Amino acid sequence: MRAERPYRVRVGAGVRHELGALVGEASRVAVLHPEVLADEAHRLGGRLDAEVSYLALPEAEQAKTIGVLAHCWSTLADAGFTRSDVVVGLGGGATTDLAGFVAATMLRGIGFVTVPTTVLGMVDAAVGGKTGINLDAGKNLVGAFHEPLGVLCDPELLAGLPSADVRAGLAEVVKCGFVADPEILRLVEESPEESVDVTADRLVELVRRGIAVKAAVVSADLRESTSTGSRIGRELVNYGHTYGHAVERAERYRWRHGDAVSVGMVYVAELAEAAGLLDGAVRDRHRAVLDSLGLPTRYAGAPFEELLGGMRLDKKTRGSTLRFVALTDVAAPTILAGPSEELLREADRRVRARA
Ligand SMILES: NC(=O)c1ccc[n+]([C@@H]2O[C@H](COP(=O)([O-])OP(=O)(O)OC[C@H]3O[C@@H](n4cnc5c(N)ncnc54)[C@H](O)[C@@H]3O)[C@@H](O)[C@H]2O)c1
Ligand SMILES: O=C(O)C(=O)C[C@@H](O)[C@H](O)[C@H](O)COP(=O)(O)O
Ligand SMILES: [Zn+2]
Repeated sequence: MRAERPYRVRVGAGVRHELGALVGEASRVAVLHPEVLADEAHRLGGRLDAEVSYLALPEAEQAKTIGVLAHCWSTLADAGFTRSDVVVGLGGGATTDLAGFVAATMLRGIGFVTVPTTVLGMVDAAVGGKTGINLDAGKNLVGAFHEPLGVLCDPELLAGLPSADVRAGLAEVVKCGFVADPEILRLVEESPEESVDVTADRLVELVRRGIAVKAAVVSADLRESTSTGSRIGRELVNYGHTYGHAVERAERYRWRHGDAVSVGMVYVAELAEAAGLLDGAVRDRHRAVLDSLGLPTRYAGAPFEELLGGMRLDKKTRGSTLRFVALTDVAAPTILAGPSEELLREADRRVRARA
C-alpha cells in the first residue's frame, strides 16, 4: 500500500505468523479481539517477544462504542503503554476499526497491526486506515485516518467464520466488482457456491481482487479528499454505503454491515436507473448477483423519512446536498449530487416494493 509510511498487505496461509516481525521492538503489545477468537489471540500473542495484554471486546458493532474505546484507553495506560508500543486488531471489521481508533488516539498515535479474520475485514476494513466508532446518531461518525504498520490476511483464520458473515463480506467484494473489476462479477456468477466456500480457491481469488481494488483506490486518495465534480477518488469504495449506513443506523447496528451495503447497492442502482443514468439490465444484475450469494436485496423496515435523516449524515454529503457514488455502467462510476426528494423516495419505494 502506498501511504505516508507504505505498508504491506500480506495474503496467504500462515501469514499471521509474521506478526512478530511487524510488532518489531515493541515492549508492550495489546491484542484486541472478539471473545470467539480468544484462543487464537493467545496463540499469536504467546509467540511475541513482548509483554502482551489481551482485551476481549463485545460482539460485533457493540465494540465500536465510546464506552469500549474508553475502557481500552484506560487498560493501555494502566499497562504503561508508550509510543513505541503496538496495538493489534485480531478480528473482523468491528474489531480492526476500534483497535485502529484506539491506536490513533492513544498518546496521539501509536503503531497498530491488523490481522483480519473475516472476509470483510480482509478485503476492506483492515486495509486503508479508516478507523472509528459509531454514535447512535450515525455510523462511523467519529474516527481518524491511521494507517496500520501492516496487514496479515490469513485465509486459515476464516475456517470457523459463520456462513452469514462470509456472505456479508462478499457484499464488499461485489461492490469492488461493480465499481472497478468486472472479473469479480464473472467469478461470482460462474459459481456463487464456491464464492462463499472458505476452502475454495475462488474465494481466495475474490479476496485478492477485492484487496487490489481497495488498495489501488485508497493509495491514490488516502484521505478521501480528491473527489471534484464527477471525478471520484476514495469515495468510489463507498458505493452502496449512503443508504446502507442509514439502514444500519435505523436498525440500531444489529444488521451486518455487508448486508446493509448489499441493500444499499440495490438502492443506488435503482436511484441511478430512475435518474436515467443506468441501464435496467445493469440494475437487475445487482439484484441477481447479490441474491445468488444469499444477500438481502430488499428492505422494508424503518420509514423513508428516517433513512433520509441517516443519509443526510453521510460523510459524502456537503451542506444539504446528498452525494451518491452511482454507476452509468459496470466500472463506470459517477457522482450523483443533489437528486430530488421525489427520486430518492422512488428508489426507496422500489427497494421496499419487492419486500
Ligand atoms: N475501516 C474500513 O475501511 C471499513 C471497511 C468496511 C467495513 N468496515 C466496518 O467493518 C465492520 C464489519 O466488519 P465484519 O463484517 O468483519 O463484522 P464483525 O467484525 O462484527 O465480525 C462479524 C462476526 O464474526 C465474528 N468473527 C470474526 N472473525 C471470526 C472468525 N474467524 N471465526 C468465527 N467468528 C468470527 C465476530 O465476533 C462477529 O460476530 C463494520 O463496523 C464496518 O463499518 C470498516
Ligand atoms: O475505505 C473506505 O473509504 C470505504 O468507504 C470502505 C467502506 O466499505 C467502509 O464501510 C468504510 O468504513 C465506510 O466509511 P465511511 O467514511 O462512510 O464511514
Ligand atoms: Zn463498507
